[in-house]
Amino acid sequence: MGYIEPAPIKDKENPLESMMQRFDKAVELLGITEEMYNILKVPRKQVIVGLPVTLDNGRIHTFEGYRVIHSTILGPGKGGIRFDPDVNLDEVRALAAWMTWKCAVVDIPYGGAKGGVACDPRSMSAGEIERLMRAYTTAMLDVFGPDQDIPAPDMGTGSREMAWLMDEYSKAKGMTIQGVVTGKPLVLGGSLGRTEATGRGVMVSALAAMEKLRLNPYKATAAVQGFGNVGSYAAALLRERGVKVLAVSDITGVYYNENGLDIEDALAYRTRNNGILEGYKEAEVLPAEELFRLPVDVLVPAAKEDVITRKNAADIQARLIVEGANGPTSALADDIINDKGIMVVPDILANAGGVTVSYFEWVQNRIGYKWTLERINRRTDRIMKDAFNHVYETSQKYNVSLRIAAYVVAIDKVASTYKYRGGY
Ligand SMILES: NC(=O)C1=CN([C@@H]2O[C@H](COP(=O)(O)OP(=O)(O)OC[C@H]3O[C@@H](n4cnc5c(N)ncnc54)[C@H](OP(=O)(O)O)[C@@H]3O)[C@@H](O)[C@H]2O)C=CC1
Ligand SMILES: O=C(O)CCC(=O)C(=O)O
Repeated sequence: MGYIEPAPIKDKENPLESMMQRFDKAVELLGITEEMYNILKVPRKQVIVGLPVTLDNGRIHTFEGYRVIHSTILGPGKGGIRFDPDVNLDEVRALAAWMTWKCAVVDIPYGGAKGGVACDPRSMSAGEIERLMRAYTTAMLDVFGPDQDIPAPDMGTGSREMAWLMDEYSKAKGMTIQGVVTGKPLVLGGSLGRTEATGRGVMVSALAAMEKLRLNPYKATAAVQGFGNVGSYAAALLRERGVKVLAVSDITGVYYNENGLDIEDALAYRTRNNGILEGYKEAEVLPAEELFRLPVDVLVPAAKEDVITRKNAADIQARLIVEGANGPTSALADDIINDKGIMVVPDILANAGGVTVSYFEWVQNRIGYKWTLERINRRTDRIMKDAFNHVYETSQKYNVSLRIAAYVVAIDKVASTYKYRGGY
């Protein structure tokens, strides 16, 4: 459509470019005006902070932290905080925009935001991580707020870090404010079901897609990349629904068993073994690049961005990819995957179970009441199924992939909200 120059084809793929390429396609289908295009493209706020933190050896290291609020038109900014060495502003911008589209796809009243700190939590002590999280929270006191911007866990962070954030924020404001953050421990106002919510949503959308492909879960096989929060629950819940999980992976390698892995056993091993699968004896260890070549029906990338690229997309044998991670497929791989007839349930749909239960957590904090796990799971499953069906019907209507259809659903909702509200 030409409002921006198309991103040049490069070997090194970038999540922000990937997001924009899909965004451009959806915008063209919807016939969005140039003014609206620019409103939706540019993040509302981008904050970069220096975070001096005293390390255990007494030295002070200054980390760089980010928070990007892409949009607040549908409600407060919402999105996780990532601790990872690769965090940078472009990545956080892409992740924040994906949050806007994701919340719109599942129809929850939030805008999109994301935060991150470039650090390696694997090599930091708990005390160093706590000091870093508290410094980050202090730097973001004017950004965060239960009606402004509500963080949550992402890669490298979990309920422990969210507890520190809530504590630091509450102390600064002089009162306990549970609704400033989600993904908290239960005792601090966390919600039942949040820990497993993203993996559960992956399972629900995988089963919905398998039904469309006439793939019987009890005869299907899967491989999962990443055995952290999203990957481990996705693997366990798929297994529970009959899918044989042949491989899972973490940073230490791919663990493969042609007869299917016992996921509970692998999880117990990981817990005993400092959080990693290294040394797990019930599986053969394969090199990392083998994961996407395995002869399985379903692939679940649940680690990080740009792991399926135009360099390895042609080797994929699966019929279905369900994106637990944000941005695991680069835009340059889309055509290869579509030409092979592989169905992809895109990130902004497949991994939306996490933010959905975060929304339930925030609602419970505001009304001061706790819902049962049964109610939370039932509501999450219904939201995920409705969102899948809406995106599927949109893909049929426009004759596009589920990914482009998900962007169409999201952008249409956000753009029409702008039109009704009138003020920009
Ligand atoms: N947590 C959530 O609720 C949500 C997360 N997501 C997305 O899901 C993805 C994973 O997040 P989450 O599970 O929370 O993160 P975690 O930090 O809990 O887990 C990440 C997992 O990925 C593994 N990993 C990292 N790099 C690689 C690699 N190069 N190859 C193979 N495995 C790798 C890690 O291995 P190791 O443990 O060895 O480091 C770990 O098992 C991210 O894209 C995140 O944005 C999306 C929606 C919600
Ligand atoms: O739970 C949330 O609020 C956001 C989770 C997240 O960061 C994501 O969906 O990518």
